[in-house]
Amino acid sequence: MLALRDVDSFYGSSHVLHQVGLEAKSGEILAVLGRNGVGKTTLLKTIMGLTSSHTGAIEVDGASISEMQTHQRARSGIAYVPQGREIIPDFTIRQNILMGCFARKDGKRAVPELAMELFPYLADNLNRPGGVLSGGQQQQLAIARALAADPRVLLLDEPTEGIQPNIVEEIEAIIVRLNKEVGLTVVLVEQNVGFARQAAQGFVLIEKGRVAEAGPTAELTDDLVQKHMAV
Ligand SMILES: Nc1ncnc2c1ncn2[C@@H]1O[C@H](COP(=O)(O)OP(=O)(O)OP(=O)(O)O)[C@@H](O)[C@H]1O
Repeated sequence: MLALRDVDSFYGSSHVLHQVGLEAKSGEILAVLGRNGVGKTTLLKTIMGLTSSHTGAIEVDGASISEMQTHQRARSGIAYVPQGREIIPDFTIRQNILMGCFARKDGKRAVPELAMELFPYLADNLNRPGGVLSGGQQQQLAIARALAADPRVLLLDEPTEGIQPNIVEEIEAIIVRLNKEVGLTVVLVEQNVGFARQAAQGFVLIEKGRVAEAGPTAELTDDLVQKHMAV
C-alpha cells in the first residue's frame, strides 16, 4: 500500500501541496482528479522525490520513503510514467526501455517479457529510434520503460493525453491489465472521469493543492465532478 499523510510539497519557496493525505491500497487503482494546475503532477513528483522538498509521511507497505533520494524510491518499487513521456528520441526503443532497469533490485538488464507481450509493435521494432514513434506508441514505450524496473506501484500522469482516440482505449485496456492481471497498484492522474469510474476503485479530488474529496469511486458523484472539475 502507498500512503501519504500530512504531505506539504514545495518548488523552492513555492508551496504547492498542503496537508495531502491519501491511500492507494495494494492491487488497487487510485484515480487522482482535478482541474489544471491544482497540483496533480506535483503529487506524483512528490511521491518520487522530484520536487525541491516535502514534509510529512510517504510510506510503501508501511516503510517510510520520505527521506529517500529519487533513485532509492524507484528501487523501493515505485515507477513513474511522466506527463509528456520523456522518451529519448535518439535512443532506440530498446535503449529507452533499458533505462528503466537502473531501478531493478536484482541488477538484471533486459527488456521485460511482459512489456513485449503487451506491446507487440515495440517488440518488433526494438532497434528503431524512440523519436519516430507516434504519441500512443511513445506512451507504450514509457510504460514499458517503467515495467523494466519491475515495480509494485505505477504512477501514471495523464497517460492518454494527446493520444488519438482509437489508441486511447488500447492504453486504458493495458492499464487495467497491469492492475488486474499483474497486480500492480496504480496511481492514475486522469482527466477522463468515465475511465476513472470504470477502472479505479478509489479517487481523490484535488483543489488548490489540497485533497478536497476522496473515497471509493462509487461515491464519485456527478455533483462532485461538477464542483471540482468543471471549467
Ligand atoms: N517546477 C515548478 N516550479 C514552480 N512551480 C511549479 C512547478 N511546476 C508546477 N508548478 C506550479 O505548481 C502548481 C501545480 O502544478 P501541477 O503541474 O502539479 O498541476 P496539475 O494539476 O498537474 O496541472 P495539469 O493538469 O495542467 O498538468 C501550479 O501552480 C504550477 O504553476
